Amino acid sequence: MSLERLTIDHVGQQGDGVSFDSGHALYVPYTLPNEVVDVTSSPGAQADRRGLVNIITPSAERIAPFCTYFGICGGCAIQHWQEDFYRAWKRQLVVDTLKQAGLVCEVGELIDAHGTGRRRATFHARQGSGGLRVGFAAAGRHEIVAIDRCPILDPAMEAALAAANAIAQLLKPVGKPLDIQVSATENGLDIDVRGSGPLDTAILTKLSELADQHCLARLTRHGELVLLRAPPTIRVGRAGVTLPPASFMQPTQAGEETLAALVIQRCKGAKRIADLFCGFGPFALRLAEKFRVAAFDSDGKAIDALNNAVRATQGLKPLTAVARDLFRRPLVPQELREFDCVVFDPPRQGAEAQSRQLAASRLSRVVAVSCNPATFARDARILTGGGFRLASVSPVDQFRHTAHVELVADFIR
Ligand SMILES: C[S@@+](CC[C@H](N)C(=O)[O-])C[C@H]1O[C@@H](n2cnc3c(N)ncnc32)[C@H](O)[C@@H]1O
Repeated sequence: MSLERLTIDHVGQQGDGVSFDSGHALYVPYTLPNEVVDVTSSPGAQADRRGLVNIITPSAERIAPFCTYFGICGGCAIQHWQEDFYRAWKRQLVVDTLKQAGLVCEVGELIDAHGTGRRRATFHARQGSGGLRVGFAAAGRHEIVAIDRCPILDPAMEAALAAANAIAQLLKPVGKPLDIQVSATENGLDIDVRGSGPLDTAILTKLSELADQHCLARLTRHGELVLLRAPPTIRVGRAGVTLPPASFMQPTQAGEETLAALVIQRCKGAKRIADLFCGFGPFALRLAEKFRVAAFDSDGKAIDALNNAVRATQGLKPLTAVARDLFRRPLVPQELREFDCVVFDPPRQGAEAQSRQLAASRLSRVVAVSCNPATFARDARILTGGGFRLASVSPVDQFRHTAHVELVADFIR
């Protein structure tokens, strides 16, 4: 193994240390600014990636990671950096992305939204020469790291790994790689199993027995019901929502509450709000405690769950929820005339087509939520090109220990 000695310049957008010693950027995971490290290149890895072998001069900002799987499991990129430095880096990711896009706006302090931890995780189950492995994808490799605990999960997820392991063991004879998505709800764990292909009645009966033994609220396979013991419900403001299987859910409860509170603050004074990319309604249901709301999302099951929650909740202002593909059929200026404020929270791709319609409308206020600063910046430029001013940006850290950062922003004209 031939070693290279590098000095790390800064931590990059994906959480890896970046060195320019060779005249171009080389990325070394788990390193910090000013560290001198010995690295190696592994066959098959990307040409600009290096593996950390030895830290020759450690940074004074370095701390011991709290998880024994850190560095092996690919779930966390940063546990080895003192919190203040980590927080400053994460906020700067947003500042730099906006600056590169030519957007001028004060960026607020990073708001921590880890709360009690992740209430949803997808475990992967794979069979290999070493037997069955259930866990997360390995850092930088196409392998699964079997884990027996994950400290970033919410305590309500404590039984998740045992249930995922039992499901993987039971489905071992099927011989397929599985993705097992587990969500914590008020009535127990909700699990959706993907990848097994069609199952015969005998296995489905065993799966159903297993769900009962593990006291799951619900077990589905590709969204189809295997066993329902209790409705998998979560509280959203005043409402209770029964989760649609495998629909989007903000990964922490604190994240959902923080994003919703920042959205509601920015909607102050509005009368009729459109919530675009609403999911099962974490913003719409809370907004409807004060405002009239029309909500749209392409996920029909999420819209059904939202409509059911509206019917079962007393005292909300009128809230309509409609399934609609906003990439293909964004709300056009004529439809947008009904609203005095639009909230949008698209998937990672952003909402380019919808942003063009917002820019062409006569709206004076738009509130954007984003999990991807790069696509946010693209959409923000469309809005500012249409005469909006980017008034404020609040970065939110829901995915602590990773390079993912979210934000809430408002646009005014
Ligand atoms: C980041 S999630 C936000 C959901 C919700 N605001 C929340 O906080 O839970 C993005 C949402 O966009 C929806 N979505 C994805 N593609 C879409 C499309 N083409 N048209 C409309 N909605 C879409 C997804 O179903 C998902 O609910």
